[in-house]
Amino acid sequence: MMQDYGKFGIVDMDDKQKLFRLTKRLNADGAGGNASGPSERLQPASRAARNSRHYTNMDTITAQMKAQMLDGDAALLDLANEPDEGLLLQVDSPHDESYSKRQTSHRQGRLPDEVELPKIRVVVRKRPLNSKESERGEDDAIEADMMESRLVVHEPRVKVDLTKYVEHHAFAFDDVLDERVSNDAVYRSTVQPLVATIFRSGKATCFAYGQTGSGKTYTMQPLPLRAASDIFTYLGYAEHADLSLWVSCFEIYGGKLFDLLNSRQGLVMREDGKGRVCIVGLKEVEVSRAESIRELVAHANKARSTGSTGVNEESSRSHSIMQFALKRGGESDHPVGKISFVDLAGSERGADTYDNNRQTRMEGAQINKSLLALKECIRALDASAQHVPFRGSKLTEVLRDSFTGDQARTVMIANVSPAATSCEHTLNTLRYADRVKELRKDKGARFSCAASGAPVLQPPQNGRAPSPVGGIPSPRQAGPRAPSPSMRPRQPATLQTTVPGRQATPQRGPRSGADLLQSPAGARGSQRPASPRDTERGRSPLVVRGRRGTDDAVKVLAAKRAAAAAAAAEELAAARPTSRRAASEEQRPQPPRRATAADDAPQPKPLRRSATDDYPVKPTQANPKAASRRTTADEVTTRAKAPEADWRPAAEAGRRETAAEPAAPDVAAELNDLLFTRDELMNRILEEEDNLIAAHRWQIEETMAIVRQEMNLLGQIDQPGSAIDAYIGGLREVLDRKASNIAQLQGRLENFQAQLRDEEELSAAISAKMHLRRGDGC
Ligand SMILES: Nc1ncnc2c1ncn2[C@@H]1O[C@H](COP(=O)(O)OP(=O)(O)OP(=O)(O)O)[C@@H](O)[C@H]1O
Repeated sequence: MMQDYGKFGIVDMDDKQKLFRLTKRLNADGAGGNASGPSERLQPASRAARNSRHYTNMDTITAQMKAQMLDGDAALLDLANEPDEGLLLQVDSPHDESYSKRQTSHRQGRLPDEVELPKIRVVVRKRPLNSKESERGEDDAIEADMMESRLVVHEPRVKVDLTKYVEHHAFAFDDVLDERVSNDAVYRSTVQPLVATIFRSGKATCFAYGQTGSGKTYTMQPLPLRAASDIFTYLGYAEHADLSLWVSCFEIYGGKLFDLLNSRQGLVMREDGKGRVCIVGLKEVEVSRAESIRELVAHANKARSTGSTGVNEESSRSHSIMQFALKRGGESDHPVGKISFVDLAGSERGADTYDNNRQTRMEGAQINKSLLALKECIRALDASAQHVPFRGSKLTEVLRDSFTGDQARTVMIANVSPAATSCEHTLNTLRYADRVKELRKDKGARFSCAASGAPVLQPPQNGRAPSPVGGIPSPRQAGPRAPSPSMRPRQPATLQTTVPGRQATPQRGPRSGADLLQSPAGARGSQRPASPRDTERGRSPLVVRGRRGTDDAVKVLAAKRAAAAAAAAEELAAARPTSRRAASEEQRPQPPRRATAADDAPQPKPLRRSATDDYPVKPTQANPKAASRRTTADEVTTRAKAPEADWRPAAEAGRRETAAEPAAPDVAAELNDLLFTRDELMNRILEEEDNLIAAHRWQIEETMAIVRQEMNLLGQIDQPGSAIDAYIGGLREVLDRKASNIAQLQGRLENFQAQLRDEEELSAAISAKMHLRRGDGC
């Protein structure tokens, strides 16, 4: 049997001599070496030794082999010293087949055969400990099993009585790449399978997610270069002679778009008449060789890292997006296919919502919002949902076509740092990645992780993951779903963690802010059985919600807001146009409205501040529907759907504290209420900020129209025999119009400022409560 082994060529599997030479060469190349030292190198062994090695070191060997295979090397090793009697150990690489198919199609000058790719793949990449971490003597807390695509995080914890212990968290993903895997191999495992799809009208997207310093940029930067090399190969085929490649690169920082190939110029996003997203003014560069891409990537990186303040850490607060568009005609043509490389902002940046600086808090809230919206959109894509909540953030809006249509394919690379001190962020990253594909788990096997850290597989129950403790199925487990096609047959698993001395608790994915506000002891002690209402609302039965004692600050702010709203309404009523102004309404440019198929102009939303539009209040027993006051569909999807069970990056990163003393339950509950209210308010502020800016833009256009109207009036009155009455009427109308516009913009501005002040007060109250909760008495 002949087998293609990448750079080692075609090997006759029966040619033992050649296989033996190949094995030696692999060892000589260091490909069979082990990071843990030369004694672990894969040396030809005696028959007796072979058997023991075979069994004791199988995991190491197979992981090494997988690393080799991903690097395009041979997929077999001979562990015997006598070739004729040698034990031939061969592991099929998921990439072998596609590799040889690609080679064949390339020789024939055509795209590889179409294969069905899953809509979403989640791959985890673990980086090595860096020199600083090693110098500090940090432990590597992550055990990555590449063969099984699983990983276990060993999290150091401290009990209330200060005893140390380790908690083990097991996860399974589509692929797990450990610290030995090269960038080339990452490309082969993630983006390469997607490249051909963009020649078939596909929209491919690759995200790098993770905390700052986890390796997102290290992973993401080489991917466009490698993809470009494959794209140019395909562009060389006769059938693609009419296609060309256009590159653009921009970043989203603080909810605004900046062109990274054009001196960080501000950009505006619009929808065209067909509901397609256009980024007005975005520079697109046609490229015809891979080297140009290298230059563009370097240019974009420079622009990103030396942004407006020149502070390098800005890069971790922005999402950068590089897009390759295949076009049939010129720049203005709609792309035939597109691939986007998205280097996301540091996931822990969401915790900046606790910063003292308002600007930083708003940036943190933007990041939080966009990462939540992204997760929801990917989940909707994976579930082939009718409604994709892409309006949840700028990020998801600009990537709209990545989430819609049959041809959308996404790969998310979750980057993790191995350092034990980064465990909390690592777990947040893995939970986020886990949630992205959670819906698939309905059919999965389940494995629990014993204290030793060794995962133990448990059989699936009737093809469904078992229920959480209490026997109440989580809403996501309630109904079986058809499994999406996967790149290789593997059952994703639902996980459970067991630690000695504690009841097993289901790893139900990311914890909510409410969970995190409980001290470990407090949270576990107060678990309650789920009520049917919990299940209805999509609330996890284990979530503990603090309902007692809504903080006074919330009530005071709500009352203040209602009063201010009434005053604002009165002001606006006073500034209401006269009937004459209303009569001429149709002749003027109308205030911008939300873009529709028929109208792609920007449009501020109407002022929300009204007596009936109070801050949303968390649902209570007395008022279970309180949260439904939130208005937009996207808000409901991204925030309110299951606020308790949802994962919130800020909540994870900022609220979890390793306080030795359990917090007083009232403080935790009150803090929870405050956080909820503040999160909702922050969402409105972000929305209102966009509306205010859009209203200001509209106001400028309106002012120009008024100036033109005034010039006409003056032109007419200068004519001999002109009627003074018409002039007076016209002038009055112009003045009314000006006054009304100014009053409207002022009202919006005041509303916005009032919201900012409210947020400031809430943040101060939250900060005080957090200190109280930590027991520092401040
Ligand atoms: N797999 C890896 N192998 C070797 N070094 C790595 C790896 N991943 C990351 N690094 C190194 O770790 C450091 C941080 O990586 P990187 O800048 O990519 O992080 P990041 O997640 O993009 O951070 P930020 O969010 O701040 O942009 C860099 O010095 C990088 O070279």
